[in-house]
Amino acid sequence: MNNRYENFPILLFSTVKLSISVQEMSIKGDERPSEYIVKESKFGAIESYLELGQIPIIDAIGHGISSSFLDKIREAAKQFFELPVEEKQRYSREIYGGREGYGVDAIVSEKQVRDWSYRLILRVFPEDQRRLNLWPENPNDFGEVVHEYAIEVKFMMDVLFKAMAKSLNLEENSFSHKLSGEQAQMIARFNFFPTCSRPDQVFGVKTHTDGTGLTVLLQDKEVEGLQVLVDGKWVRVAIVPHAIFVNLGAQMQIMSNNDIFKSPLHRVVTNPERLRLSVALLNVPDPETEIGPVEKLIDETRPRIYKNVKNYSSINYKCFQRGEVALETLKI
Ligand SMILES: O=C(O)CCC(=O)C(=O)O
Ligand SMILES: [Fe+2]
Repeated sequence: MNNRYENFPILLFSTVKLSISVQEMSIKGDERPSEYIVKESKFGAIESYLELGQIPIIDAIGHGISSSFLDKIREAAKQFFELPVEEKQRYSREIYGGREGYGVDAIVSEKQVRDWSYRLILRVFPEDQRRLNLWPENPNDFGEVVHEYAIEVKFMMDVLFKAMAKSLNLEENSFSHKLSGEQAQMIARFNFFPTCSRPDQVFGVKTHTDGTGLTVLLQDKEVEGLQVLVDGKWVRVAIVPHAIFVNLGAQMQIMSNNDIFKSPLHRVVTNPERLRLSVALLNVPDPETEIGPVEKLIDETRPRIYKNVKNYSSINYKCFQRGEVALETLKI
């Protein structure tokens, strides 16, 4: 990897049909629930500045995961979301509390516009922190597939952390020792987007930056939806078969002292005809670890931009739900 990617924060790493018939959520005629409707957006209207952009592709190492295995992950996710509602409710976030489990996002702010999506959120690492009562038993290989995939993704992330450090002439563990320690978390977020008859008014995921170090995203193979803000314009991320998207999270931006590795604002639009599915694996540093700009990236010409912070991902989540950008709150 080298610095020519610096202005384009999503990287295409290298391998990725869904015909899901389940549809619990639908917008019909005037029954549109108002809490989903985007009334104003400082980030630009839903249909603003749509352009098709090119995503930088890193093919030097490839992700090394077979496309048949990637299909298996999508298939496991699809099978789970296709289960009857009552069965999915067994894993409901509302029953067990906290952020993990199945459901729509909790309302945490009066300003919150709801996302047109269902999520299944599971902590995969550290392994002894798994809440296995929330892990689907159907399909019966779900847990095994997720476990295996998470190991591959962790390996990939560690390669990336090192390569990114080296590309800045830093010691190779400069990012990983903070972002990827033993207590670092890997969160699996399965996103399921039902069809929506008003894609002009409703987002699948509203504008946000990921509160992670890195996010590894397995996209739907057929249905587009992800958009990234590049130089003030929303760019559609086209589907590239067999590829995995790597999204730089805000904690990487903090560590790189802002101007090197930027965490992109991105959003997911809804689709009136087709269901969509994505699987994001999130690298979340240990909440007890203080994250801040790497000392060697601070000097007279590049003063420190961010304060040090612990448990940034929870700050990021609250700001996301209020429609705010959490990184702004850390600026010196
Ligand atoms: O569905 C996608 O393509 C992206 C989802 C996303 O941005 C997220 O889960 O943070
Ligand atoms: Fe995201």
